[in-house]
Amino acid sequence: MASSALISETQPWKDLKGHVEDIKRTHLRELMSDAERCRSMMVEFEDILLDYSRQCATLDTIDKLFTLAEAASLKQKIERMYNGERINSTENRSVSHVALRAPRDAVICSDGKNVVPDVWKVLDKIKEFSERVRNGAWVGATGKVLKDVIAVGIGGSFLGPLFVHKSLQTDPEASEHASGRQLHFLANVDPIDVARNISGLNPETTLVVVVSKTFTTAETMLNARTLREWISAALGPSAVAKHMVAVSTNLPLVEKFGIDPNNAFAFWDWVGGRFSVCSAVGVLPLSLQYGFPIVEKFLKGAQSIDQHFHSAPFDKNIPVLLGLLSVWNVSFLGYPARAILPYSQALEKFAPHIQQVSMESNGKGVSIDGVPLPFEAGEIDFGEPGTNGQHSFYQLIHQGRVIPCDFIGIVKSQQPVYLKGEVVNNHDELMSNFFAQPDALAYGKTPEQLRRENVPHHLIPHKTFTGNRPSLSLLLPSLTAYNIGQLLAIYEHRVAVQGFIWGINSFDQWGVELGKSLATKVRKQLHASRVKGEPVEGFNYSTTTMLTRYLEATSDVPSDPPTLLPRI
Ligand SMILES: O=P(O)(O)OC[C@H]1O[C@H](O)[C@H](O)[C@@H](O)[C@@H]1O
Repeated sequence: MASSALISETQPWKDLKGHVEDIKRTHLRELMSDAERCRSMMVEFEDILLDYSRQCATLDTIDKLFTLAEAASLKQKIERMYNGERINSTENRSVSHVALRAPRDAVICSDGKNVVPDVWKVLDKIKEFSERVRNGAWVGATGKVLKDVIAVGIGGSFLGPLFVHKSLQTDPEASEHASGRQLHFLANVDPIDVARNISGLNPETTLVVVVSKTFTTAETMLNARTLREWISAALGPSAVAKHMVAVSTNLPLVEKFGIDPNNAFAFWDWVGGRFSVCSAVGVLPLSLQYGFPIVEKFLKGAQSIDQHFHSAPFDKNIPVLLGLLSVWNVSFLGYPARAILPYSQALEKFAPHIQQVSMESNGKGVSIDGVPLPFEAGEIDFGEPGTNGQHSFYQLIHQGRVIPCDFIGIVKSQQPVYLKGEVVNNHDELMSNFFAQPDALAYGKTPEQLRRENVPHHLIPHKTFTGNRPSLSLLLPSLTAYNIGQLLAIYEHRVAVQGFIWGINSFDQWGVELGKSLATKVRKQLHASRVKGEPVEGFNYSTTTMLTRYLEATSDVPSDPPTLLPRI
Protein backbone atom coordinates (compact mmCIF):
# COMPACT_ATOMS: atom_id res chain seq x y z
CA MET A 1 0.00 0.00 0.00
CA ALA A 2 1.37 3.44 -0.90
CA SER A 3 1.97 5.36 2.30
CA SER A 4 -0.70 7.99 1.66
CA ALA A 5 -3.42 5.52 0.61
CA LEU A 6 -6.19 4.93 3.08
CA ILE A 7 -6.54 1.39 4.33
CA SER A 8 -10.27 1.56 3.54
CA GLU A 9 -9.40 1.81 -0.14
CA THR A 10 -7.60 -1.52 -0.20
CA GLN A 11 -9.10 -4.77 -1.43
CA PRO A 12 -8.68 -6.61 1.91
CA TRP A 13 -10.72 -3.88 3.64
CA LYS A 14 -13.42 -4.15 0.96
CA ASP A 15 -13.38 -7.95 1.27
CA LEU A 16 -13.99 -7.65 5.00
CA LYS A 17 -16.83 -5.20 4.35
CA GLY A 18 -18.38 -7.76 2.04
CA HIS A 19 -17.83 -10.51 4.61
CA VAL A 20 -19.89 -8.70 7.27
CA GLU A 21 -23.19 -9.94 5.85
CA ASP A 22 -22.03 -13.59 6.07
CA ILE A 23 -21.17 -13.08 9.72
CA LYS A 24 -24.39 -11.27 10.54
CA ARG A 25 -26.28 -14.31 9.27
CA THR A 26 -24.43 -16.61 11.67
CA HIS A 27 -25.34 -16.67 15.36
CA LEU A 28 -22.64 -17.18 17.95
CA ARG A 29 -24.61 -20.21 19.17
CA GLU A 30 -23.79 -21.85 15.87
CA LEU A 31 -20.17 -20.69 15.85
CA MET A 32 -19.66 -21.98 19.39
CA SER A 33 -20.87 -25.46 18.42
CA ASP A 34 -17.83 -25.91 16.18
CA ALA A 35 -15.22 -27.27 18.60
CA GLU A 36 -12.47 -27.18 15.98
CA ARG A 37 -13.09 -23.46 15.39
CA CYS A 38 -13.07 -22.79 19.12
CA ARG A 39 -9.83 -24.74 19.56
CA SER A 40 -8.20 -22.60 16.88
CA MET A 41 -9.34 -19.47 18.64
CA MET A 42 -7.39 -20.13 21.81
CA VAL A 43 -3.87 -18.82 22.12
CA GLU A 44 -1.40 -19.26 24.93
CA PHE A 45 1.69 -17.35 25.88
CA GLU A 46 3.53 -18.46 29.01
CA ASP A 47 0.58 -19.09 31.38
CA ILE A 48 -1.75 -16.56 29.78
CA LEU A 49 -4.70 -17.95 27.84
CA LEU A 50 -6.63 -15.87 25.32
CA ASP A 51 -9.95 -17.31 24.16
CA TYR A 52 -11.52 -15.34 21.36
CA SER A 53 -14.00 -17.99 20.25
CA ARG A 54 -16.89 -15.77 21.32
CA GLN A 55 -16.05 -13.14 18.74
CA CYS A 56 -18.53 -12.84 15.87
CA ALA A 57 -15.91 -14.22 13.54
CA THR A 58 -15.06 -17.38 11.66
CA LEU A 59 -11.61 -18.69 10.83
CA ASP A 60 -12.15 -17.09 7.44
CA THR A 61 -12.68 -13.71 9.15
CA ILE A 62 -9.39 -14.11 10.96
CA ASP A 63 -7.61 -14.97 7.70
CA LYS A 64 -9.12 -11.90 6.10
CA LEU A 65 -7.92 -9.80 9.03
CA PHE A 66 -4.38 -11.15 8.55
CA THR A 67 -4.59 -10.13 4.90
CA LEU A 68 -5.71 -6.68 6.02
CA ALA A 69 -2.71 -6.57 8.37
CA GLU A 70 -0.48 -7.27 5.40
CA ALA A 71 -2.13 -4.52 3.38
CA ALA A 72 -1.55 -2.14 6.30
CA SER A 73 2.13 -3.22 6.48
CA LEU A 74 1.60 -4.14 10.13
CA LYS A 75 4.78 -6.20 10.41
CA GLN A 76 6.87 -3.38 8.94
CA LYS A 77 5.24 -0.78 11.19
CA ILE A 78 5.97 -2.86 14.29
CA GLU A 79 9.54 -3.23 13.04
CA ARG A 80 9.84 0.54 12.57
CA MET A 81 8.68 1.06 16.14
CA TYR A 82 11.22 -1.43 17.51
CA ASN A 83 13.93 0.15 15.32
CA GLY A 84 13.35 3.54 16.91
CA GLU A 85 12.25 5.27 13.73
CA ARG A 86 10.31 8.52 14.12
CA ILE A 87 6.90 6.98 13.59
CA ASN A 88 5.25 9.75 15.62
CA SER A 89 5.59 11.97 12.59
CA THR A 90 3.54 14.96 13.75
CA GLU A 91 5.84 15.39 16.73
CA ASN A 92 8.89 14.06 14.89
CA ARG A 93 9.61 11.50 17.62
CA SER A 94 10.33 7.83 17.85
CA VAL A 95 8.11 5.61 19.98
CA SER A 96 10.39 3.48 22.08
CA HIS A 97 8.63 2.60 25.32
CA VAL A 98 9.77 -1.00 24.79
CA ALA A 99 13.29 0.22 25.61
CA LEU A 100 12.08 1.15 29.11
CA ARG A 101 11.81 -2.50 30.09
CA ALA A 102 14.59 -3.97 28.00
CA PRO A 103 17.28 -6.05 29.73
CA ARG A 104 20.49 -4.22 30.58
CA ASP A 105 22.42 -5.83 27.72
CA ALA A 106 19.76 -5.27 25.04
CA VAL A 107 20.29 -2.87 22.19
CA ILE A 108 17.27 -0.75 21.33
CA CYS A 109 17.93 2.31 19.27
CA SER A 110 16.03 5.52 19.08
CA ASP A 111 17.23 7.65 16.20
CA GLY A 112 20.18 5.33 15.73
CA LYS A 113 21.39 5.59 19.34
CA ASN A 114 21.19 2.67 21.75
CA VAL A 115 19.06 4.11 24.56
CA VAL A 116 19.15 1.09 26.89
CA PRO A 117 22.24 2.33 28.83
CA ASP A 118 20.44 5.67 29.51
CA VAL A 119 17.37 3.77 30.68
CA TRP A 120 19.42 1.69 33.09
CA LYS A 121 21.30 4.71 34.39
CA VAL A 122 17.99 6.14 35.56
CA LEU A 123 16.75 2.78 36.86
CA ASP A 124 19.95 2.39 38.89
CA LYS A 125 19.51 5.88 40.26
CA ILE A 126 15.90 5.11 41.23
CA LYS A 127 16.99 1.87 42.89
CA GLU A 128 19.62 3.65 44.92
CA PHE A 129 17.41 6.60 45.88
CA SER A 130 14.34 4.50 46.75
CA GLU A 131 16.46 2.21 48.90
CA ARG A 132 17.89 5.18 50.79
CA VAL A 133 14.43 6.60 51.42
CA ARG A 134 13.03 3.22 52.43
CA ASN A 135 15.89 2.33 54.78
CA GLY A 136 16.03 5.80 56.34
CA ALA A 137 19.41 6.86 54.95
CA TRP A 138 17.56 9.76 53.28
CA VAL A 139 15.39 11.52 55.84
CA GLY A 140 13.23 14.62 55.94
CA ALA A 141 14.28 18.05 57.16
CA THR A 142 13.54 17.17 60.78
CA GLY A 143 15.35 13.85 60.61
CA LYS A 144 12.25 11.67 60.28
CA VAL A 145 11.93 8.75 57.88
CA LEU A 146 9.83 9.60 54.80
CA LYS A 147 7.21 6.87 54.90
CA ASP A 148 4.53 8.59 52.82
CA VAL A 149 4.75 9.60 49.18
CA ILE A 150 2.44 11.87 47.20
CA ALA A 151 2.93 11.52 43.46
CA VAL A 152 1.68 14.69 41.77
CA GLY A 153 0.85 14.26 38.09
CA ILE A 154 -2.04 13.89 35.68
CA GLY A 155 -2.96 11.90 32.56
CA GLY A 156 -0.10 9.64 31.56
CA SER A 157 1.85 10.86 34.57
CA PHE A 158 -0.84 9.44 36.86
CA LEU A 159 -3.17 6.78 35.47
CA GLY A 160 -0.64 4.04 34.73
CA PRO A 161 1.19 4.30 38.07
CA LEU A 162 -2.17 4.38 39.89
CA PHE A 163 -3.33 1.23 38.08
CA VAL A 164 -0.11 -0.61 38.93
CA HIS A 165 -0.17 0.61 42.54
CA LYS A 166 -3.76 -0.56 43.03
CA SER A 167 -2.89 -3.90 41.42
CA LEU A 168 0.13 -4.49 43.67
CA GLN A 169 -1.49 -3.25 46.86
CA THR A 170 -2.93 -6.65 47.83
CA ASP A 171 -0.28 -8.86 46.23
CA PRO A 172 1.22 -10.64 49.26
CA GLU A 173 4.82 -10.22 48.14
CA ALA A 174 4.45 -6.54 47.20
CA SER A 175 2.36 -5.62 50.23
CA GLU A 176 4.93 -7.15 52.57
CA HIS A 177 7.49 -4.75 51.16
CA ALA A 178 5.12 -1.79 51.51
CA SER A 179 4.51 -2.30 55.18
CA GLY A 180 4.18 1.00 57.05
CA ARG A 181 4.28 3.04 53.85
CA GLN A 182 1.59 4.91 51.93
CA LEU A 183 1.48 6.04 48.31
CA HIS A 184 -0.99 8.75 47.28
CA PHE A 185 -1.75 10.32 43.93
CA LEU A 186 -2.69 13.97 43.45
CA ALA A 187 -3.97 14.57 39.93
CA ASN A 188 -7.00 16.83 39.84
CA VAL A 189 -6.37 20.56 40.12
CA ASP A 190 -9.52 20.67 42.25
CA PRO A 191 -8.37 21.85 45.70
CA ILE A 192 -10.51 19.09 47.16
CA ASP A 193 -8.01 16.58 45.76
CA VAL A 194 -5.22 18.44 47.59
CA ALA A 195 -7.25 18.36 50.80
CA ARG A 196 -7.94 14.66 50.48
CA ASN A 197 -4.29 13.89 49.77
CA ILE A 198 -2.75 15.79 52.64
CA SER A 199 -5.46 14.96 55.14
CA GLY A 200 -3.83 12.90 57.88
CA LEU A 201 -0.33 13.32 56.43
CA ASN A 202 2.55 14.96 58.24
CA PRO A 203 4.87 17.03 56.00
CA GLU A 204 7.78 15.84 58.16
CA THR A 205 7.32 12.26 56.94
CA THR A 206 6.11 12.99 53.41
CA LEU A 207 8.03 12.95 50.14
CA VAL A 208 6.42 14.67 47.14
CA VAL A 209 7.28 13.34 43.69
CA VAL A 210 6.31 15.81 40.96
CA VAL A 211 5.72 13.82 37.79
CA SER A 212 5.35 15.68 34.52
CA LYS A 213 6.88 14.91 31.16
CA THR A 214 6.78 18.57 30.10
CA PHE A 215 6.85 20.18 33.56
CA THR A 216 4.42 22.75 32.17
CA THR A 217 1.06 21.04 32.71
CA ALA A 218 -1.06 23.67 34.47
CA GLU A 219 -2.82 21.30 36.88
CA THR A 220 0.34 19.52 37.95
CA MET A 221 2.38 22.68 38.38
CA LEU A 222 -0.28 24.36 40.54
CA ASN A 223 -0.63 21.23 42.65
CA ALA A 224 3.17 21.07 42.96
CA ARG A 225 3.31 24.71 44.07
CA THR A 226 0.53 24.00 46.56
CA LEU A 227 2.42 21.09 48.11
CA ARG A 228 5.65 23.11 48.08
CA GLU A 229 3.78 25.70 50.14
CA TRP A 230 2.41 22.97 52.44
CA ILE A 231 5.96 21.79 53.12
CA SER A 232 7.50 25.29 53.44
CA ALA A 233 4.72 26.51 55.72
CA ALA A 234 5.31 23.62 58.10
CA LEU A 235 9.07 23.09 57.87
CA GLY A 236 10.56 26.21 56.25
CA PRO A 237 11.56 26.76 52.59
CA SER A 238 14.85 24.89 52.90
CA ALA A 239 12.92 21.69 53.66
CA VAL A 240 11.75 21.54 50.04
CA ALA A 241 15.10 20.08 48.96
CA LYS A 242 14.58 17.08 51.22
CA HIS A 243 10.88 16.63 50.60
CA MET A 244 10.42 17.19 46.86
CA VAL A 245 11.85 15.30 43.91
CA ALA A 246 10.79 15.23 40.26
CA VAL A 247 10.34 13.02 37.22
CA SER A 248 10.48 14.81 33.89
CA THR A 249 12.01 15.14 30.45
CA ASN A 250 12.43 18.86 31.11
CA LEU A 251 15.24 19.06 33.66
CA PRO A 252 15.86 22.85 33.27
CA LEU A 253 12.27 23.56 34.35
CA VAL A 254 12.63 21.15 37.28
CA GLU A 255 15.59 23.19 38.50
CA LYS A 256 13.75 26.46 37.93
CA PHE A 257 10.93 25.15 40.11
CA GLY A 258 13.42 24.78 42.96
CA ILE A 259 14.03 21.04 42.93
CA ASP A 260 17.69 19.99 43.06
CA PRO A 261 18.54 18.53 39.59
CA ASN A 262 20.34 15.72 41.41
CA ASN A 263 16.94 14.71 42.70
CA ALA A 264 15.35 14.69 39.27
CA PHE A 265 14.76 11.43 37.42
CA ALA A 266 14.83 11.77 33.67
CA PHE A 267 12.95 10.22 30.84
CA TRP A 268 12.89 11.07 27.17
CA ASP A 269 10.65 12.49 24.51
CA TRP A 270 10.59 9.10 22.78
CA VAL A 271 8.32 7.95 25.62
CA GLY A 272 4.70 9.04 25.17
CA GLY A 273 2.97 10.14 28.37
CA ARG A 274 0.37 7.36 28.26
CA PHE A 275 3.12 4.81 27.53
CA SER A 276 5.37 6.08 30.34
CA VAL A 277 4.42 3.90 33.30
CA CYS A 278 7.59 1.83 32.82
CA SER A 279 9.78 4.96 32.92
CA ALA A 280 10.64 6.86 36.11
CA VAL A 281 7.02 8.09 35.94
CA GLY A 282 5.86 4.78 37.40
CA VAL A 283 9.09 3.19 38.51
CA LEU A 284 10.04 5.91 41.03
CA PRO A 285 6.79 6.14 43.04
CA LEU A 286 6.26 2.38 42.85
CA SER A 287 9.84 1.64 43.96
CA LEU A 288 9.44 4.00 46.89
CA GLN A 289 6.33 2.10 47.92
CA TYR A 290 7.23 -1.51 47.10
CA GLY A 291 11.01 -1.51 46.61
CA PHE A 292 12.83 -1.69 43.30
CA PRO A 293 13.02 -5.53 43.07
CA ILE A 294 9.21 -5.79 42.90
CA VAL A 295 9.06 -3.11 40.21
CA GLU A 296 11.80 -4.89 38.29
CA LYS A 297 9.55 -7.96 38.14
CA PHE A 298 6.80 -5.77 36.71
CA LEU A 299 9.22 -4.50 34.04
CA LYS A 300 10.25 -8.08 33.22
CA GLY A 301 6.61 -9.02 32.71
CA ALA A 302 6.12 -6.16 30.26
CA GLN A 303 9.34 -7.13 28.53
CA SER A 304 8.17 -10.74 28.04
CA ILE A 305 5.19 -9.39 26.08
CA ASP A 306 7.43 -7.00 24.12
CA GLN A 307 9.40 -10.01 22.91
CA HIS A 308 6.24 -12.02 22.21
CA PHE A 309 4.69 -9.13 20.26
CA HIS A 310 7.87 -8.63 18.27
CA SER A 311 8.53 -12.25 17.40
CA ALA A 312 5.38 -14.40 17.57
CA PRO A 313 3.61 -15.15 14.28
CA PHE A 314 0.38 -13.18 14.00
CA ASP A 315 -1.88 -16.20 14.57
CA LYS A 316 -0.19 -16.78 17.95
CA ASN A 317 0.39 -13.15 18.81
CA ILE A 318 -1.93 -11.98 21.60
CA PRO A 319 -1.65 -8.18 21.09
CA VAL A 320 -1.93 -8.56 17.30
CA LEU A 321 -5.02 -10.78 17.55
CA LEU A 322 -6.64 -8.45 20.08
CA GLY A 323 -5.91 -5.40 17.93
CA LEU A 324 -7.25 -7.00 14.76
CA LEU A 325 -10.41 -8.15 16.52
CA SER A 326 -11.01 -4.65 17.84
CA VAL A 327 -10.66 -3.26 14.32
CA TRP A 328 -13.15 -5.89 13.14
CA ASN A 329 -15.64 -4.94 15.83
CA VAL A 330 -15.30 -1.18 15.37
CA SER A 331 -14.83 -0.72 11.65
CA PHE A 332 -16.75 -3.63 10.20
CA LEU A 333 -19.38 -4.74 12.69
CA GLY A 334 -19.92 -1.11 13.71
CA TYR A 335 -19.67 -1.51 17.49
CA PRO A 336 -18.27 1.76 18.81
CA ALA A 337 -17.48 0.76 22.39
CA ARG A 338 -15.47 -1.83 24.30
CA ALA A 339 -16.00 -2.88 27.90
CA ILE A 340 -12.95 -3.85 29.94
CA LEU A 341 -14.15 -6.13 32.69
CA PRO A 342 -11.47 -7.47 35.02
CA TYR A 343 -12.73 -10.03 37.52
CA SER A 344 -10.28 -8.75 40.12
CA GLN A 345 -10.68 -5.82 42.48
CA ALA A 346 -6.92 -5.35 42.25
CA LEU A 347 -7.48 -4.25 38.63
CA GLU A 348 -9.96 -1.55 39.64
CA LYS A 349 -7.93 1.17 37.91
CA PHE A 350 -7.06 -0.85 34.82
CA ALA A 351 -9.97 0.38 32.68
CA PRO A 352 -9.34 4.07 33.47
CA HIS A 353 -5.71 3.62 32.47
CA ILE A 354 -6.59 1.84 29.23
CA GLN A 355 -9.13 4.56 28.53
CA GLN A 356 -6.26 7.00 28.15
CA VAL A 357 -3.94 4.55 26.37
CA SER A 358 -6.63 3.70 23.86
CA MET A 359 -8.80 6.77 23.47
CA GLU A 360 -5.99 9.34 23.46
CA SER A 361 -4.03 7.16 21.02
CA ASN A 362 -6.69 6.16 18.55
CA GLY A 363 -9.33 8.88 18.90
CA LYS A 364 -8.28 10.49 15.63
CA GLY A 365 -10.14 11.83 12.61
CA VAL A 366 -7.37 11.88 10.01
CA SER A 367 -4.81 9.43 8.70
CA ILE A 368 -1.14 9.78 9.56
CA ASP A 369 -0.85 11.76 6.30
CA GLY A 370 -3.60 14.15 7.33
CA VAL A 371 -6.31 12.71 5.11
CA PRO A 372 -9.80 12.77 6.73
CA LEU A 373 -10.83 9.21 7.56
CA PRO A 374 -13.93 7.93 5.80
CA PHE A 375 -14.41 5.49 8.72
CA GLU A 376 -14.43 5.81 12.51
CA ALA A 377 -11.17 5.04 14.33
CA GLY A 378 -10.80 4.38 18.02
CA GLU A 379 -13.42 3.11 20.39
CA ILE A 380 -15.11 4.16 23.61
CA ASP A 381 -13.45 2.21 26.39
CA PHE A 382 -15.00 1.85 29.78
CA GLY A 383 -15.13 -0.73 32.50
CA GLU A 384 -15.40 -1.74 36.10
CA PRO A 385 -14.25 -4.79 37.95
CA GLY A 386 -16.66 -7.73 37.88
CA THR A 387 -18.97 -8.34 39.63
CA ASN A 388 -19.65 -4.66 40.36
CA GLY A 389 -20.34 -3.96 36.71
CA GLN A 390 -22.88 -6.78 36.58
CA HIS A 391 -25.05 -4.91 39.05
CA SER A 392 -24.68 -1.68 37.13
CA PHE A 393 -24.32 -1.45 33.35
CA TYR A 394 -24.45 -5.10 32.23
CA GLN A 395 -28.20 -4.80 31.61
CA LEU A 396 -27.44 -2.62 28.59
CA ILE A 397 -24.79 -5.06 27.38
CA HIS A 398 -27.15 -8.05 27.66
CA GLN A 399 -30.32 -6.60 26.19
CA GLY A 400 -29.52 -3.12 24.89
CA ARG A 401 -26.53 -2.03 22.81
CA VAL A 402 -23.97 -4.54 21.57
CA ILE A 403 -20.67 -3.85 23.32
CA PRO A 404 -17.78 -6.23 22.76
CA CYS A 405 -16.42 -7.19 26.16
CA ASP A 406 -12.97 -8.12 27.43
CA PHE A 407 -13.37 -10.49 30.36
CA ILE A 408 -10.14 -10.68 32.36
CA GLY A 409 -9.92 -13.47 34.93
CA ILE A 410 -7.22 -14.50 37.37
CA VAL A 411 -6.68 -18.16 38.27
CA LYS A 412 -5.17 -17.65 41.72
CA SER A 413 -6.49 -14.88 43.90
CA GLN A 414 -4.05 -12.52 45.61
CA GLN A 415 -6.11 -12.89 48.77
CA PRO A 416 -7.98 -16.21 48.94
CA VAL A 417 -10.81 -16.56 51.46
CA TYR A 418 -12.28 -19.91 52.47
CA LEU A 419 -15.33 -20.14 54.68
CA LYS A 420 -16.21 -23.43 56.22
CA GLY A 421 -19.53 -24.69 54.96
CA GLU A 422 -19.75 -22.46 51.85
CA VAL A 423 -20.46 -24.19 48.53
CA VAL A 424 -17.39 -22.64 46.96
CA ASN A 425 -14.63 -20.37 48.18
CA ASN A 426 -14.91 -16.62 47.60
CA HIS A 427 -12.65 -16.53 44.55
CA ASP A 428 -14.59 -19.42 42.98
CA GLU A 429 -17.74 -17.37 43.52
CA LEU A 430 -16.18 -14.44 41.67
CA MET A 431 -14.90 -16.69 38.89
CA SER A 432 -18.29 -18.39 38.48
CA ASN A 433 -19.42 -15.04 37.13
CA PHE A 434 -16.34 -14.68 34.95
CA PHE A 435 -17.10 -18.01 33.28
CA ALA A 436 -20.88 -17.49 33.06
CA GLN A 437 -21.16 -14.00 31.60
CA PRO A 438 -19.48 -14.65 28.22
CA ASP A 439 -21.88 -17.52 27.50
CA ALA A 440 -24.89 -15.50 28.61
CA LEU A 441 -23.86 -12.84 26.08
CA ALA A 442 -23.08 -15.31 23.31
CA TYR A 443 -26.04 -17.66 23.60
CA GLY A 444 -28.76 -15.46 25.07
CA LYS A 445 -32.11 -17.02 25.80
CA THR A 446 -34.78 -17.70 23.19
CA PRO A 447 -38.56 -17.30 23.49
CA GLU A 448 -38.84 -21.09 23.02
CA GLN A 449 -36.68 -21.70 26.08
CA LEU A 450 -38.80 -19.25 28.05
CA ARG A 451 -42.02 -20.93 26.97
CA ARG A 452 -40.64 -24.28 28.08
CA GLU A 453 -40.03 -22.69 31.46
CA ASN A 454 -43.69 -21.57 31.56
CA VAL A 455 -42.79 -17.89 31.57
CA PRO A 456 -46.03 -15.88 31.21
CA HIS A 457 -46.65 -14.83 27.64
CA HIS A 458 -46.48 -11.07 28.29
CA LEU A 459 -43.05 -11.38 29.91
CA ILE A 460 -41.45 -13.34 27.09
CA PRO A 461 -40.23 -10.30 25.11
CA HIS A 462 -38.78 -8.80 28.28
CA LYS A 463 -36.99 -11.97 29.31
CA THR A 464 -35.64 -12.81 25.87
CA PHE A 465 -31.92 -12.37 25.34
CA THR A 466 -30.93 -12.16 21.71
CA GLY A 467 -27.38 -13.33 22.43
CA ASN A 468 -24.83 -13.11 19.61
CA ARG A 469 -22.94 -10.51 21.65
CA PRO A 470 -19.18 -10.81 21.24
CA SER A 471 -16.62 -11.05 24.00
CA LEU A 472 -13.17 -12.43 24.58
CA SER A 473 -11.63 -13.89 27.68
CA LEU A 474 -8.11 -13.48 29.00
CA LEU A 475 -7.13 -15.81 31.80
CA LEU A 476 -3.99 -14.90 33.76
CA PRO A 477 -2.39 -17.38 36.16
CA SER A 478 -2.13 -14.88 39.00
CA LEU A 479 -1.72 -11.18 39.61
CA THR A 480 1.91 -10.81 40.54
CA ALA A 481 4.05 -7.83 39.57
CA TYR A 482 5.21 -9.88 36.56
CA ASN A 483 1.67 -10.62 35.33
CA ILE A 484 0.62 -7.00 35.85
CA GLY A 485 3.48 -5.93 33.57
CA GLN A 486 2.31 -8.47 31.00
CA LEU A 487 -1.26 -7.23 31.08
CA LEU A 488 -0.12 -3.63 30.64
CA ALA A 489 2.07 -4.43 27.63
CA ILE A 490 -0.64 -6.57 25.98
CA TYR A 491 -3.00 -3.61 25.98
CA GLU A 492 -0.34 -1.04 24.99
CA HIS A 493 0.58 -3.10 21.93
CA ARG A 494 -3.01 -3.91 21.08
CA VAL A 495 -3.77 -0.20 20.85
CA ALA A 496 -0.72 0.33 18.63
CA VAL A 497 -1.84 -2.52 16.34
CA GLN A 498 -5.24 -0.89 15.92
CA GLY A 499 -3.64 2.45 15.03
CA PHE A 500 -1.22 0.78 12.61
CA ILE A 501 -4.13 -0.90 10.82
CA TRP A 502 -6.25 2.24 10.70
CA GLY A 503 -3.22 4.13 9.37
CA ILE A 504 -3.38 6.87 11.98
CA ASN A 505 -0.78 8.36 14.30
CA SER A 506 -1.54 6.71 17.66
CA PHE A 507 1.25 8.58 19.39
CA ASP A 508 0.21 12.24 19.25
CA GLN A 509 -2.68 13.95 21.06
CA TRP A 510 -3.42 17.28 19.43
CA GLY A 511 -7.05 16.93 20.45
CA VAL A 512 -6.32 17.92 24.03
CA GLU A 513 -4.77 21.27 23.11
CA LEU A 514 -7.81 23.39 22.22
CA GLY A 515 -9.45 23.03 25.62
CA LYS A 516 -6.14 23.96 27.27
CA SER A 517 -5.77 27.20 25.29
CA LEU A 518 -9.37 28.22 25.93
CA ALA A 519 -8.82 27.65 29.66
CA THR A 520 -5.87 30.06 29.45
CA LYS A 521 -8.20 32.76 28.11
CA VAL A 522 -10.68 32.13 30.95
CA ARG A 523 -7.88 32.15 33.54
CA LYS A 524 -6.75 35.59 32.26
CA GLN A 525 -10.31 36.90 32.43
CA LEU A 526 -10.83 35.64 36.00
CA HIS A 527 -7.62 37.32 37.07
CA ALA A 528 -8.48 40.63 35.34
CA SER A 529 -11.99 40.66 36.81
CA ARG A 530 -10.88 39.81 40.34
CA VAL A 531 -7.84 42.11 40.44
CA LYS A 532 -8.91 45.03 38.26
CA GLY A 533 -12.69 44.62 38.31
CA GLU A 534 -12.74 44.24 34.51
CA PRO A 535 -16.02 43.04 32.99
CA VAL A 536 -16.26 39.71 31.21
CA GLU A 537 -15.51 40.33 27.55
CA GLY A 538 -14.76 38.39 24.39
CA PHE A 539 -16.82 35.30 25.16
CA ASN A 540 -20.12 34.12 23.69
CA TYR A 541 -23.43 34.77 25.46
CA SER A 542 -23.44 31.44 27.24
CA THR A 543 -19.92 31.64 28.67
CA THR A 544 -20.28 35.34 29.51
CA THR A 545 -23.41 34.60 31.54
CA MET A 546 -21.86 31.68 33.38
CA LEU A 547 -18.60 33.52 34.10
CA THR A 548 -20.38 36.65 35.28
CA ARG A 549 -22.56 34.64 37.62
CA TYR A 550 -19.52 32.81 38.99
CA LEU A 551 -17.63 36.06 39.59
CA GLU A 552 -20.62 37.80 41.17
CA ALA A 553 -21.27 34.89 43.52
CA THR A 554 -17.64 34.83 44.61
CA SER A 555 -17.13 38.60 44.90
CA ASP A 556 -16.00 38.11 48.50
CA VAL A 557 -12.84 36.33 47.26
CA PRO A 558 -10.00 38.82 47.97
CA SER A 559 -8.00 39.87 44.90
CA ASP A 560 -4.68 39.29 46.65
CA PRO A 561 -5.41 36.69 49.33
CA PRO A 562 -2.92 35.34 51.88
CA THR A 563 -1.96 31.69 51.42
CA LEU A 564 -4.68 29.39 52.69
CA LEU A 565 -4.26 25.62 52.66
CA PRO A 566 -6.95 22.99 53.29
CA ARG A 567 -7.82 22.50 56.93
CA ILE A 568 -8.96 18.91 57.11
O1 LIG B 1 3.30 14.57 31.96
P1 LIG B 1 2.73 15.90 31.54
O2 LIG B 1 3.64 16.64 30.61
O3 LIG B 1 2.40 16.73 32.75
O4 LIG B 1 1.41 15.64 30.75
C1 LIG B 1 0.27 15.10 31.33
C2 LIG B 1 -0.77 14.84 30.28
O5 LIG B 1 -1.01 16.06 29.61
C3 LIG B 1 -1.80 16.10 28.45
O6 LIG B 1 -3.12 16.28 28.80
C4 LIG B 1 -1.66 14.95 27.52
O7 LIG B 1 -2.81 14.81 26.77
C5 LIG B 1 -1.42 13.65 28.22
O8 LIG B 1 -0.99 12.71 27.28
C6 LIG B 1 -0.35 13.80 29.27
O9 LIG B 1 -0.12 12.56 29.86
